[in-house]
Amino acid sequence: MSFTVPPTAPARPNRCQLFGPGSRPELFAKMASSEADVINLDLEDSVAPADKAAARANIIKAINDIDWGKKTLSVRINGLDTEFWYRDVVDVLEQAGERIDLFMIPKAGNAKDIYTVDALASAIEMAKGRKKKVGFEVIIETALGFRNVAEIASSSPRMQAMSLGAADFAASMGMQTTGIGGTQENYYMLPPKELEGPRDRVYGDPWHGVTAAIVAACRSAGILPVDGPYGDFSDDDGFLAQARRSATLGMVGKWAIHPKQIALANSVFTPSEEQVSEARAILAAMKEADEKGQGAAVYKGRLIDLASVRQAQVIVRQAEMIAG
Ligand SMILES: CC(C)(COP(=O)(O)OP(=O)(O)OC[C@H]1O[C@@H](n2cnc3c(N)ncnc32)[C@H](O)[C@@H]1OP(=O)(O)O)[C@@H](O)C(=O)NCCC(=O)NCCSC(=O)C[C@H](O)C(=O)O
Ligand SMILES: [Mg+2]
Repeated sequence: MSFTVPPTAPARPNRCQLFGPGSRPELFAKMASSEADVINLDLEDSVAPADKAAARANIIKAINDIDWGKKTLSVRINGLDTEFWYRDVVDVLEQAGERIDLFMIPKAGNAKDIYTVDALASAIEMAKGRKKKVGFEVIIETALGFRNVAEIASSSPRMQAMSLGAADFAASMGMQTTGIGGTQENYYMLPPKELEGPRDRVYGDPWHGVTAAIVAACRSAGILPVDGPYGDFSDDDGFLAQARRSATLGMVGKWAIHPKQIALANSVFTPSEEQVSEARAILAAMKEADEKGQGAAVYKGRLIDLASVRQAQVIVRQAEMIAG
């Protein structure tokens, strides 16, 4: 290990973040009674410019009136390049009660963006005597954000989570895609032409690079890495494949843009009974090895050692945290 020990991430479930436009208040109670761990009430791209003020008012009322239970409650503000964002922060922090947990800052480009929102939020909290400091989560969805992902992750003590926004990311990177996330038709490899047999396409993951960058930035800053939206909510298998790739790379959850995606996300980001019992068996085997003075052991025909203990602990800790 390095002498620099990264902080630990917030110990709260973040398997699914359910989004709903602030301009559709009829959805809010349904969102509150859903199985999502995090609720994102949106003021940004799902709300038309003419509806921003009404959406703000809807969200403030909903924060104050609805029983959100144990959910993490987040409001996505508008981008810092718009005329809307400051009023999102001012109105919500001046008029909504302490139930709000997070602001989601979209299109984060660098640490200065987060600092700016931090300064405004801090002033309002002081002026209003708010006891609870609002936390922040951000979306990496621009080329600039990708370049500065590490400084953004550790930009403020308010930071709790970071998501990949595949749609805006693709646009900002100039990618030839139109769908939101998932497999892309033209991102494939072929077997070498020298090999015999059919040259079936093997699809790659165009989100792999930025996903790994987000996970590394988050894990070293002690915040939660989250996969963003999968737009085709009629494609459960595509959602599951994308979510499983993100979970394999270290992300803790995924957005749902439709309620039918909640159970899918929860199923992927809750360690299965098989995964947990395998992890516990590895821990038991290593304990036995340790008692014999051995640093490594053989488990089901393969090597396990202290790194295997750390891997197994990740799964057991996740399962215990989710079980509460
Ligand atoms: C996608 C939707 C517009 C679909 O809405 P709708 O046509 O009403 O869906 P259904 O008729 O299939 O709804 C079935 C029932 O589910 C309820 N419902 C629908 N949506 C939600 C929701 N978000 N939360 C809770 N409940 C919901 C309906 O009321 C129906 O209920 P019932 O009649 O009782 O059976 C809509 O789902 C929607 O607006 N989704 C969220 C869109 C959003 O917030 N987008 C922003 C996030 S993605 C993004 O911003 C991209 C990102 O930044 C990037 O760059 O990648
Ligand atoms: Mg976006």
